[in-house]
Amino acid sequence: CEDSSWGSIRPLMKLIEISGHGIPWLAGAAYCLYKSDSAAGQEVMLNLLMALVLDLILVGIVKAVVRRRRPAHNRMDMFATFSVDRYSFPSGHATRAAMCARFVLAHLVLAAPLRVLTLLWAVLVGFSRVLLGRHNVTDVAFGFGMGYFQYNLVEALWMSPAALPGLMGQFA
Ligand SMILES: CC(C)=CCC/C(C)=C/COP(=O)(O)O
Repeated sequence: CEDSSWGSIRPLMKLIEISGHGIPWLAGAAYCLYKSDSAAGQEVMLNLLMALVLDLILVGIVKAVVRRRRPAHNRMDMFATFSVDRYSFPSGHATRAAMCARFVLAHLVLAAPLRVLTLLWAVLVGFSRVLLGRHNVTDVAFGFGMGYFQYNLVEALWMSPAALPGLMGQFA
């Protein structure tokens, strides 16, 4: 919180929280899908959208089953949450950060510094969850592991270009 010895970094931690929130990721992927004029780009963005939705569903299921309360010192001042987000296990930000970092590293051609920044961002998202008081360390550690394996699932369920014309026709 603001009164603690590290309180001055709370605004920065909240900025990192927003960078890992589902809404900017869903909106960004949908926008890139809409704007992309190559079949390859559309394929990647469509699969990223599917991955983000899959992540919300899986995290929602685990949260609803485990029902671990958030730390008592957490202030529930997050924007746009689902009802299961009153529970803390696993951290949805951590699953998304791990899954999206793997997705970005595997599917976007990035220079080495940007690849390092992607990994650093994912780690910072994890740190911010604990520093903001949103989660216990175990919520974040499990979230990272779950997000890592969710990416394997995304690869296994990858939607091929053959499925695209029909789907894209819905938006045209
Ligand atoms: C409203 C949408 C699209 C997503 C909710 C994202 C959210 C607020 C997840 C909770 O994350 P933590 O479990 O890390 O607190």
